[in-house]
Amino acid sequence: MRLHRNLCFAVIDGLYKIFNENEYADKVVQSLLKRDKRWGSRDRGFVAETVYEIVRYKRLYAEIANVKEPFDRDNLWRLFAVWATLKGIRLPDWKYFEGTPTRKIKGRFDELSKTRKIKESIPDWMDELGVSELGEATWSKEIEKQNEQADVILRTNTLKTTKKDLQQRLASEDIETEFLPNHPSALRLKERANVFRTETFKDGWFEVQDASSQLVADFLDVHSGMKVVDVCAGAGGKTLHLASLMENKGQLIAMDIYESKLKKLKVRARRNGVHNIEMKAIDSTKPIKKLHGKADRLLIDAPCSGLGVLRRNPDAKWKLQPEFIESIKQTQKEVLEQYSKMVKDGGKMVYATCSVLPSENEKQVEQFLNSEAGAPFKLIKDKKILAHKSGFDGFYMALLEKKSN
Ligand SMILES: C[S@@+](CC[C@H](N)C(=O)[O-])C[C@H]1O[C@@H](n2cnc3c(N)ncnc32)[C@H](O)[C@@H]1O
Repeated sequence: MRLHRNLCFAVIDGLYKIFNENEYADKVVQSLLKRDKRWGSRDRGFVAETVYEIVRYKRLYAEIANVKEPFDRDNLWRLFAVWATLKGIRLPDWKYFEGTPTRKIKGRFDELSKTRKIKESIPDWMDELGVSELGEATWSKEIEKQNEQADVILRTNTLKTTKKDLQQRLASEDIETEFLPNHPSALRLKERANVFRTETFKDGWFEVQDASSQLVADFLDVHSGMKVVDVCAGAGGKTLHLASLMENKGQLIAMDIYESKLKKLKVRARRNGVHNIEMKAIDSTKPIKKLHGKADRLLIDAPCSGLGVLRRNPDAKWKLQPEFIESIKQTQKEVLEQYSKMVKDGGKMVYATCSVLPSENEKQVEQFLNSEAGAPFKLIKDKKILAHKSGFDGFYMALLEKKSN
């Protein structure tokens, strides 16, 4: 592979913003990709993937390059040189690479790779937490998998098309896909591509949604005509799925504490041809109390550490703090206790997270069932998805039923 100067500069600029200005990697990459209209898909792929890879392996590369934060631009070029050397890419004779000790880099890599937290590039506290929650063997495999690039998975919008027709139409736009066993609406891209540019996307035939995430709406067992509340709806990935499972019939109430997120859902719902969603921002306890005892189904897609989706958000490794995880667990406890009151007798609810930590998942459910608010509920089933076992995002979902009086 030959390195192109303007693409490498884009990578360095992106890393500077992510590491030194605390910007989110996905936002930085999005804006980098708009920098030069002449870039083809390969150039764009190089910029995006290289930025993500260096963010992913920041700790390992920094130790090999012997540089410390905050990184100046020379430091970032040294990280880049480590990345390129380990990839077997020949370094051009640019001044940034002068004196790069190629052999030493490989030796340091072999040495440092013996220590998991450095090899997998995670903070000490995260490694300790992972081991204490999942045990050495499982954590080692999980965190290794979480460093791989995630596949692009689509969810067919069954309100508009079928999986087969979607596959054919995408093929006509040069995007080849395959079906995934046990994921009824999912298609996996055979090669990465910017699917958002396709006419198929603009017509609302699919959404991009990981295969594990697609199991959550199915888990809730919704039917046409029901009253369903999605109380942590965000921009509505799962709300849209629920709407298509309900065939646009019944009442679907999407709630979140951020109105800005619900506004995004509005745009997506229009594109998806969904018209049974009502959006309500949670600005007090009132909108929740009004729904006490009314919902046939409730989805609590709870805010969480996101430790199951590090493949998609590698910068979360550096942005997450242990104090945040502790406080989010308290929020999970509160949302379970408060929002579960919306479920009617005989109704069902799903509690889900994109975390692999038992303390955010099954332990949270156990604690809820032992609380006063949880007493009327029983656990029907739960599912723990680890990335290294499934090949998809780490997720947890529990289906609970409120006993009839
Ligand atoms: C995991 S995300 C939801 C993702 C979304 N369901 C989807 O499928 O795209 C969790 C959401 O919970 C929201 N949230 C955080 N605290 C909340 C609270 N106390 N009540 C309701 N929503 C909350 C966040 O704004 C965020 O959108």
